[in-house]
Amino acid sequence: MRPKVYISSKVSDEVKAYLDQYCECEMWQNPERAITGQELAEQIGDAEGLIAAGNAISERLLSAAPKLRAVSNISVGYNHNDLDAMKKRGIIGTHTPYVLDDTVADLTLALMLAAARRVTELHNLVRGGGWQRGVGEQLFGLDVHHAKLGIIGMGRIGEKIAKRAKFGFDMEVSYYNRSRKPDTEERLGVNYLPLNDVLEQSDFIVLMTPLTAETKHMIGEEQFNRMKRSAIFINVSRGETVDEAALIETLRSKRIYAAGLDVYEKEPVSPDNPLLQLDNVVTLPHIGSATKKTRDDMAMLAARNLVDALYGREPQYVIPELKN
Ligand SMILES: NC(=O)C1=CN([C@@H]2O[C@H](COP(=O)(O)OP(=O)(O)OC[C@H]3O[C@@H](n4cnc5c(N)ncnc54)[C@H](O)[C@@H]3O)[C@@H](O)[C@H]2O)C=CC1
Ligand SMILES: O=C(O)C(=O)CO
Repeated sequence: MRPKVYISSKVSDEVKAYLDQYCECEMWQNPERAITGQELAEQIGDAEGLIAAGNAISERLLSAAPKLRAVSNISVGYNHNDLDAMKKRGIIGTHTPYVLDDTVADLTLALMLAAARRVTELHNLVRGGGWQRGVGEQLFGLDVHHAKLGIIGMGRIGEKIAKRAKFGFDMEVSYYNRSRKPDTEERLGVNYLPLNDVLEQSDFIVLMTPLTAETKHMIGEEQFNRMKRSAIFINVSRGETVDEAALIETLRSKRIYAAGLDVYEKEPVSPDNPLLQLDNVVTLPHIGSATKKTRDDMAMLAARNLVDALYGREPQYVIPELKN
């Protein structure tokens, strides 16, 4: 009998057709909104496999899915997976690295450019008729080209950002990482610096680590106070890597120049979040990997990972902490 699979968000016809060859599939059908944790727990039933689109894989969900053998995340990040609970039940967990790197790096550059050149602020000014009053020096921005970029977390995506910055914008790129990367330093001409030096010396600081116990609130008041007053802070990693209250205060008091954000401590961001009231912030709704092609590629990779797991083959991208 073919294994039952639950797909928690709508995937392309091609991905669905691939899964249908090997599995009995049921898919969340409402394209208007994401499935809630409660709904997923109610619907997962006796599925042996789950294609998960950012859903919390919690003890509660797993206890509602007694037959579950494999969880395949359509994401590279897996901080929303309770790895201990998965290990305890012997559940195979997979993710989707590499296929999204260029897309996420492009978006990071978009945030750097938008924050430095005040793109959304000026867009709103034009739309609001403010151009009639002229565009004075107080609305001029900062240069991206030839500036100093510091990347915290020089992994797959960090490298792609470094490459764009170095070769596209003539930036001087430094990085801080858990371990040094001599190959990357040589290949891309980037310099390793201790974290405090990255914070103190960079014009742009990009945070690109995964969310772990170690990186939670890695950037807070102390770290913001080390940054230049002209610094631009970009977060495309996970919201909880930053102490958001400290970030709000830093931006409110203009302790740094601006921020560009794709991720937040609580998503979706509430309309009351003070970040949405500040001119020196560019906000995006966690869309780092969200082009049609990249999301389709991620879903296809997740589908292949799941089928391999359910048919007893080693999936290409098992979550490192769950590898035997
Ligand atoms: N906004 C979005 O849509 C997206 C966000 N992401 C986030 O970006 C993260 C990074 O993705 P990849 O580059 O593929 O991961 P990766 O694992 O290739 O790179 C992460 C780097 O951070 C370093 N790192 C880990 N802990 C650290 C610490 N405590 N201090 C310093 N460095 C540390 C690692 O050594 C590694 O070099 C994902 O885990 C995810 O949370 C990824 C894709 C899209
Ligand atoms: O892949 C991830 O980790 C994301 O955040 C969305 O692409």
